[in-house]
Amino acid sequence: MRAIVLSPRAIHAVQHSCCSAALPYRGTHATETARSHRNAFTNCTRRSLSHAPRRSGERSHPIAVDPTIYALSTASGRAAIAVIRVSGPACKRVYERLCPSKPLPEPRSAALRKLYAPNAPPSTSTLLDSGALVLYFPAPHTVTGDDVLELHVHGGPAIVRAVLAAIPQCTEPLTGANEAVGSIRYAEPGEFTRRAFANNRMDLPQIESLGETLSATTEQQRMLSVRGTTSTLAARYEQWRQLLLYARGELEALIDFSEDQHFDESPAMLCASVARQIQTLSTLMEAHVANAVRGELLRSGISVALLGAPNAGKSSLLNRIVGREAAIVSQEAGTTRDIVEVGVDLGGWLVKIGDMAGLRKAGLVGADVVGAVEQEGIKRAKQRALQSDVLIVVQDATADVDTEVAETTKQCVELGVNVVVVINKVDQSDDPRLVDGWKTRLRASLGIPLEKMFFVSCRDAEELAREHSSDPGHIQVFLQGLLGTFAEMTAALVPEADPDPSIWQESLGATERQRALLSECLSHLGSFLDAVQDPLQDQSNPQARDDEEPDSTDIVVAAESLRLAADTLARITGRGEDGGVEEVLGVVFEK
Ligand SMILES: Nc1nc2c(ncn2[C@@H]2O[C@H](COP(=O)(O)OP(=O)(O)OP(=O)(O)O)[C@@H](O)[C@H]2O)c(=O)[nH]1
Repeated sequence: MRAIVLSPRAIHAVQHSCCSAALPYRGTHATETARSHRNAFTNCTRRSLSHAPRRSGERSHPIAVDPTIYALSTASGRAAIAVIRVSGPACKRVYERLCPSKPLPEPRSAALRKLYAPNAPPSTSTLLDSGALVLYFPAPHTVTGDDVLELHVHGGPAIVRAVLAAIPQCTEPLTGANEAVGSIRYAEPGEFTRRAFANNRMDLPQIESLGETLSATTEQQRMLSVRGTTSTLAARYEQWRQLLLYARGELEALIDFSEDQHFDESPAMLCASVARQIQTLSTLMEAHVANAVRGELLRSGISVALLGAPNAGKSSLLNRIVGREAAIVSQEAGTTRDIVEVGVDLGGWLVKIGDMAGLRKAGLVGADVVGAVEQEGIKRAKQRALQSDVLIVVQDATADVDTEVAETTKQCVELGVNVVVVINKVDQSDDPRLVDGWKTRLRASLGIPLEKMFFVSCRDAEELAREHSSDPGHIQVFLQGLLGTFAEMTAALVPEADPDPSIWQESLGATERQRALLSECLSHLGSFLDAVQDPLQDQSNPQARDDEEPDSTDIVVAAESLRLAADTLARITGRGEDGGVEEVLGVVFEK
C-alpha cells in the first residue's frame, strides 16, 4: 500500500476547504472564476445533510435517553443453557433487582447466582432460576459500548420465559438510589449491533461480516466471514478516503491560492502528480473489486453446469459428485429434460450443480424423435451452460464429440467460463491409446488444457467389482481437480502495485454493497482522470508543461470528482460527513 504523503499545502487547503465560505475572495479574476465554478458545481451536486456528522467516540444519543434493551441471545427452544443479554444504563439495576442479596460480580468474572422475581421478597416461591451464571461488563469496553449484563440461565423454556418477563419490571431501584436509568424494553432485531456501531465498537464492514458469520454454512464461507469480522477493510477504505481528501486538497490549493502564493511545481505538474496517485489508487481499487466478485462466489455459491450428449453419463456423474441418487440414471437417451439443480458443500465450497438435458440436434435422431419438450430442455441447458461459473463437459469415451456440445463449449470458453472435461465410461474401452487420443483431440478442437481433462468411470467400485473389473474411474482425481478449479477461481488477486497477499485475502470479504460503492467510486475517479487528462499529457512534454496552465473549470470538475469519490467511500464505512448514515444503516441492518 502506498503511504499517504500529505504536503503542508494540502493540509492547509483541506482545512480551508471545509470552511470555504469563510474564506475571503482574494486573488485575481481567474482564481475567482475557479472558486465560483467550484461553489456552483459543489452546491448543485452535494446532497443535503440530514444528519449531523458522527465523530469518533461521539454517541448518537445521550446516555440518559437510551433505553436499556434485553434479548434472548441463544436460539429459542429447550437447551441446557440459554443466554439473556441486557445492554444499557439499567444493567446494574436489573442485577440488583434479580439478585437482591448478593453483590454485583467483579467486572468480566462469572458468578453463580439465584435469580428472584423483582417485585417480591426473595423466597423459594419467588425463585426464577436456582443457579445462573451472571457476568457484568461495564461500559465502554463492551460488545455494545454500553454496560452489559449476561445471564446464563437454565435453558428450559419456562425458566427463560420467566426471566425475560422479569427484566422489564426491574426499573424501580431496590434501595433509595435516584439516578435515572430510563426504560427497559426487548431489543429490536439487530439493535445490539446498531448500538455497537453508534458507540464506535464496530464498523459497517465488520457488521456485514458478522451477518455473514451467522449465516455461513460452508468452511469457505466461515473463513471468509471470520476474516471479515477481524479485518482491516474499514481502515483501508478510510485510508483511501484520506488519500482522496488530500489529493483534493492539492487541487483546492491550486484554486484558492495559485495566484497569491508561490508553488514549487507548476499547476500542470501538480495535476499530473495528483493524477498519478489517483491512477495507482484506481488500480488497487479495481483489484479489490475483482476480489469482491471472487468472494461473492464463496458467499452465493459456485454455479456448475453438466453439459454433454444424451446418455454421456451426466446424471451418473452428478450422483457420484454429491454421493447420492440426486438424478435419475437410465439407458434411455433424453431421460433428463429440465434442469435438476442440486446444492452441495464440496470440500468447503458451496456449489450449485445443474444436471441438464443432453444436447442433440432437433428432428429425427436414429429411431428417436426430439420432441418439443426435449427441445425446450436443450435450449435451457445451453442458457444454463453460458451463465455458469464452471462448465463440466461430460463426454462418452466410446462416442464422437457431438457438434452441439462442441459449439456450446466453445461459446462458454469465449465467455470466460471455466471449462473442465470429463471423459466418462473409460471402463468400456480397453484401447491403451484412448487417453492420449482424447487429449490430442480435445486440445485441438476445444483448446482445453491437459490439467482440465479427467478420465473417469461413473460406475461405482462395488458394481465394477461384481463384474471382476478394477475401478479405472479416478473419480477422486476428478473431484480433486474440480476443487483445484474452485480454489483458483476464488483465490485473491494480488495487484503488482501492492504485493502483500495477506491484505488482499481480506478484500475477498468485501460485500456486494461495498463492491457496488467501490465501482461508483471508480467511476468518479475516472471522471477525475478525464478532467486532468490534458495536464497529465503535458507532463510528458516539458515545453507544454511550463507554458500551459490547466483549465480552471477542469480543475474544479476534477476536485469535485474527488469529493464525490471520497463521499462514496464514506458511505461504505458509514462514517462520512455526508455518508447518508441512516440510509446505509438501513441497507445493512435490514438483513
Ligand atoms: N459402463 C458405464 N456405463 C455408464 C457410465 N456412466 C453412465 N453409464 C450408463 O450410461 C447410461 C446413461 O447414463 P446417464 O447418467 O443417465 O446419462 P445422461 O447423460 O444423464 O443421459 P440423459 O439424461 O439422457 O441426457 C446409464 O445406463 C448409465 O448406467 C460409466 O462410467 N460406465
